[in-house]
Amino acid sequence: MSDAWSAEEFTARLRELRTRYWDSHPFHLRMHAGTLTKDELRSWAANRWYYQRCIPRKDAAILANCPDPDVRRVWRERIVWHDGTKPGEGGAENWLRMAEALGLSRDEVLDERHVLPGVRFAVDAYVTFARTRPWVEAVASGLTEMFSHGLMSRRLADMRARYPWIAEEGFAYFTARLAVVSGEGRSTLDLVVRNCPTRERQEAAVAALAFKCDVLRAILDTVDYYSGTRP
Ligand SMILES: O=C(O)c1cc(C(=O)O)c2c(n1)C(=O)C(=O)c1cc(C(=O)O)[nH]c1-2
Repeated sequence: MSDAWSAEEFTARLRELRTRYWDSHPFHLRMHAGTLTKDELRSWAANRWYYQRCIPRKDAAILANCPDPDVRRVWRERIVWHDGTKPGEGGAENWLRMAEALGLSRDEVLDERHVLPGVRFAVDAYVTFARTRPWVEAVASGLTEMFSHGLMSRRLADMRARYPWIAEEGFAYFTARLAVVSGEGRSTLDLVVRNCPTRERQEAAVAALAFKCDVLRAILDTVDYYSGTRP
């Protein structure tokens, strides 16, 4: 007899991790309140650039480890979303435009001079996780997208209202991303539920999502700790 959780129970265990998500991080709360300085916003954008830059590599690792062409066909779209189909397009490009709207030069973002060691450590751990763990665990780690829609729409509204000096072009990344996560991770969740038929795999998926929440928090802990000192 299988001791696997039902799909409902499994889903509930994954959703329970919402409390560990970075939406409640003090740095995000200050961002919403409008109390971050320009330097703090610039440091956030320059450091998160490293996360944005590494996401397609994380997704490529999932493709490399996944033997199922149906999954790969869907998953590869994520890489295209971030990289675009030619230079000057895609999520990464929009992130750079946001950094410029915050007053950073493209060069200083691209050369990673502002990326803090703790941020690099956390993001690299996420990529390594995707390279070394079974593909379904790596997919499960991306289920933070179940939690990201509310945070991103709140961020967009609060940044427009509280930092009126940021030009509207700076928000293209978030307006585009909100459309992608409007389903709140439903299809990714279905994929994880379908591919975790045993309790062991289900528990590994829950652990993967917890790990990812910690990666995100570690990024913001580091940015928060050095607040105001760089760039
Ligand atoms: O702005 C945010 O709060 C936020 C959160 C997350 C997330 O929860 O992992 C992602 C993003 N943004 C994002 O823009 C993005 O492209 C993204 C990809 C992934 C992932 O794990 O594959 N998470 C996120």
